Amino acid sequence: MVLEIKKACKNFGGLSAVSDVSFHIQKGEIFGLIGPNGAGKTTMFNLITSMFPLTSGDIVFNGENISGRKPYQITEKGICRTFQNIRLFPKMTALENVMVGEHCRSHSGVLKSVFRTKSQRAEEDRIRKRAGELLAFVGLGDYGDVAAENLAYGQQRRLEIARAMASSPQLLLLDEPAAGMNETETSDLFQLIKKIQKQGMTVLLIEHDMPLVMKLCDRIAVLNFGKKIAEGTPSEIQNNHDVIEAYLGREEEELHA
Ligand SMILES: Nc1ncnc2c1ncn2[C@@H]1O[C@H](COP(=O)(O)OP(=O)(O)OP(=O)(O)O)[C@@H](O)[C@H]1O
Repeated sequence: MVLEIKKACKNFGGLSAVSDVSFHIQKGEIFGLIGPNGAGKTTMFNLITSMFPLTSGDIVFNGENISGRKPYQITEKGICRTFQNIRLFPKMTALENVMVGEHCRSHSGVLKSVFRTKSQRAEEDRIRKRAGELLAFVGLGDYGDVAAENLAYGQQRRLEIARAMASSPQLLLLDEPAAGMNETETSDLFQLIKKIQKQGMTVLLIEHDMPLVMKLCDRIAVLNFGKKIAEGTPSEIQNNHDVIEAYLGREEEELHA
């Protein structure tokens, strides 16, 4: 078991954004977290990455309780994420953006950086090489020297994934990776996430694109008003009465697209 969410609760003042949510993710799974707007999905990501403290409950990663750790410690343990809105460094090149993502695996201290020791140069070369490999992996091998802001939208989203992968996480959290993508970009994204899974990484994703979720995920949990209302395989979820109710009047047709 890679990740176990145990009775997670998060209150913002009087609002219960996540309420008594439990689920677990097996190694190598693509796990989808879905639900209508405001259901608590992003809050769940923020709890897993310790951007917010839990009100109560526990989060266990590889058998270790990681509740209450600092966000950088969560990254070091092997969990990395992308964000709903693109958060690249726009003026930096694609390669540099990925290199930044590797910093937490870097061993160079300040003194070594100032004097540019041999070991520091070797480490920089290693980071640059791996960043290049990651760009190629996400299909941006020819774009290393291009400023992030000059990449097409779908390319920027893939660059974000490359940057999140740069710290070699075991668990990759993707927050609405297909948001704003056209059909071709979404289909490329599907292939990319499958390729990531083949590499042995576990993926947890929030996504509103139902056809993509149903095609891509091994299992899905559904949140509504902060509570988990269902969990299962895509076909179980599509036929779950509570899920259909939750989506009624919004995206019911999409659920069966
Ligand atoms: N920092 C915060 N302070 C106060 N309330 C918050 C905060 N973050 C989220 N919320 C509230 O918690 C609830 C859940 O929000 P959250 O963003 O987790 O939902 P979501 O499922 O990700 O929605 P969407 O699909 O629209 O992104 C919402 O009512 C939201 O307004």
